[in-house]
Amino acid sequence: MAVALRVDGLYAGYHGGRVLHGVGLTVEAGQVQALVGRNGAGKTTLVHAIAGLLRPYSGVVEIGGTDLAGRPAHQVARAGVGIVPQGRRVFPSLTVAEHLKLAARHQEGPMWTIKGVLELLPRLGERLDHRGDQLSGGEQQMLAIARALLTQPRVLLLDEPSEGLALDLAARVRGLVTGLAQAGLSLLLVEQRLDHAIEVADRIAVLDYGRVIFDAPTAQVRADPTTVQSMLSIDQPLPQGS
Ligand SMILES: Nc1ncnc2c1ncn2[C@@H]1O[C@H](COP(=O)(O)OP(=O)(O)OP(=O)(O)O)[C@@H](O)[C@H]1O
Repeated sequence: MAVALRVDGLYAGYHGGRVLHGVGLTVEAGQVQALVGRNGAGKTTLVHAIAGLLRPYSGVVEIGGTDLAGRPAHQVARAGVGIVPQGRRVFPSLTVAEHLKLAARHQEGPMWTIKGVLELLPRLGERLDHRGDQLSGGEQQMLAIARALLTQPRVLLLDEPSEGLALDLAARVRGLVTGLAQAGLSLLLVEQRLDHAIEVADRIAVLDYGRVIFDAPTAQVRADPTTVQSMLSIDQPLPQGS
């Protein structure tokens, strides 16, 4: 199977201190790779280091065979990496329409058009004139996803997209993730809840103290969720049916 994103031996952190200690991770084309881990394990740091928002100390971040480690964020984005950041980062004073136009402005021959993302996320179409600060959490999340799609990614990094959402909205986000993978997008999904990761991911990796300590097909985790649960060492809801 083709590899969309390959991270290898990645070291990164802040002010010379290390948070990531030689992380290796692969996202296969058209697959959902989930990343779970305790608070502070380094998940957001990894997402930022991949996206070029944080310059890694060393290691490989390969997209479609090209090593982009250390390149600035706009170059990584142009190479096909989209990011839905933790906390959504929607501009409070810009309308939905303005967000979408801004995201779409640099792309040529797009896979995703504004019309296309509005068909996927019709709720946004009803909110085009609403400002960021007038949107619900779920609508902001949809906008963050729409904005990322308009950068024409081949790999989409989603950092806890369900955080703070009601259960039904979180379920809708998971449905969206599954649909995007089926449409051929490759996704790295940082997810708080193991049961939700099991529902949507093809593989699940665990990051702990900046190291990948587990990485296996979801079927294996579904058959024995307690192994991963113990790595997270907090009470996680069991997936339904297990
Ligand atoms: N800008 C920063 N400057 C210095 N240290 C940081 C910065 N951002 C994160 N850290 C530290 O890096 C470590 C990893 O944080 P990170 O946000 O990557 O973890 P996380 O796994 O995403 O956690 P969470 O699940 O809480 O979002 C933590 O110790 C955190 O305090």
